[in-house]
Amino acid sequence: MKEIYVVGAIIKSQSKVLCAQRSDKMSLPGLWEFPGGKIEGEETHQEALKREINEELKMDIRASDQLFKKVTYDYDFGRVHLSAYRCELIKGTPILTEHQTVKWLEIDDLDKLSWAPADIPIVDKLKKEGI
Ligand SMILES: Nc1nc2c([nH]c(=O)n2[C@H]2C[C@H](O)[C@@H](COP(=O)(O)OP(=O)(O)OP(=O)(O)O)O2)c(=O)[nH]1
Repeated sequence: MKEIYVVGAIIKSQSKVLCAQRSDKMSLPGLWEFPGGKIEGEETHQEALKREINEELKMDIRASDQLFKKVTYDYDFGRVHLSAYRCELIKGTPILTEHQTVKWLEIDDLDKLSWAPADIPIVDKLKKEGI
């Protein structure tokens, strides 16, 4: 099975979290995720988060050094190892380059979205612990 290493950014602003909907051109079309993507080369998780959020949403963030949660999920296209980190917004408002939509949601509203399966344990932990 193909092993795919991915980072996801839990970007907080005020009491809300940024949620992103995958587009029809991506794998898992229409499902919601924490923005981020595949780790490249030797970069750290924090470097990968900063790069991906800059590329995808043109925003500047700082990722925590502390892992929030790691989830491994077997999709038909491979095994995704998703590491999620809390991130602080430094600058910018999201400019969509890949996603279909983004939304800032309160934790209590996260359940209203259809999340990618790998994200569900992360959403559950956020609901329990807050952001
Ligand atoms: N960025 C991100 N990806 C996630 C999350 N949950 C989840 O299952 N994934 C999956 C979707 C993708 O298969 C992979 C992330 O890869 P990516 O976003 O860089 O790549 P992609 O699928 O757009 O690229 P491609 O392989 O379709 O060309 O991890 C999540 O919360 N954030």
